[in-house]
Amino acid sequence: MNVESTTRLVFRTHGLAKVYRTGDVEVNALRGVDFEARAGEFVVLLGPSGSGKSTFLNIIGGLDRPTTGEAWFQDHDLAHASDGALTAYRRDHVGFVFQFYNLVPSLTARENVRLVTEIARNPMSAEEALDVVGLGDRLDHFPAQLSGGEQQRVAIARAIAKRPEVLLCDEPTGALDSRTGVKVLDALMRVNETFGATTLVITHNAGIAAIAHRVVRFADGRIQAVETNTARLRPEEITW
Ligand SMILES: Nc1ncnc2c1ncn2[C@@H]1O[C@H](COP(=O)(O)OP(=O)(O)OP(=O)(O)O)[C@@H](O)[C@H]1O
Repeated sequence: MNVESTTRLVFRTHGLAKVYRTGDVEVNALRGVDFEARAGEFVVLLGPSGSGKSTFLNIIGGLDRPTTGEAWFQDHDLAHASDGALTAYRRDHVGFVFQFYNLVPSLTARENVRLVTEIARNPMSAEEALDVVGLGDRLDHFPAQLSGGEQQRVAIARAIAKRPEVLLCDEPTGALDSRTGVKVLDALMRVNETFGATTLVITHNAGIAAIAHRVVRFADGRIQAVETNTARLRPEEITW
């Protein structure tokens, strides 16, 4: 997909700063982040440990608030929203994928996804969501009967089943070997291409940057560089 600069803005942050205070200690996790993402973009966020990537993702995902600065999802002001408004924002618009899958062990893949489809406003079926991530033949397996990569793909199916406009992924392949990780990245790319969900992926693996439309490098609480990939690679073509 070619994401034109005329495409609608989904995220916009300006001067985003976050200070964590623990006792007398202050940590400047973000020091003024200006960022934009457009509908359908696939963005990879790179940067050393502690550079602020997760803090940034948590703020634009409505899990945390900035200390100062602006954070917008479309016309939702995330920096000043009430707790209730942030909860509604997350429920209605955001799919999250984390390093650890957080599946319910006593439920099958299908039932884990149904936890979301039963409360969402316009969900796809659990079967469709699992099919998109290549698990149409594992519907009735329990998490313990699935590999790590398959469990992560169930987590992705659960995240996309409500048709979120944005998919925010924090180290989705962090616990996986590269062969398994490729399948997870394939699933994320397929979701991005099929549903047009704006997708942000935090990773420590610089090789993964090659599958993105755009690569954003964090350093010391700031965006240090932004690069656009003119030619993107498929996950099968990268190494890490
Ligand atoms: N809840 C918190 N309380 C205090 N300090 C925090 C908290 N969350 C993050 N920090 C600090 O803020 C800084 C940025 O952390 P953040 O998790 O955003 O970095 P990161 O780039 O995602 O790192 P990693 O790649 O290791 O996950 C770090 O110095 C971290 O210790």
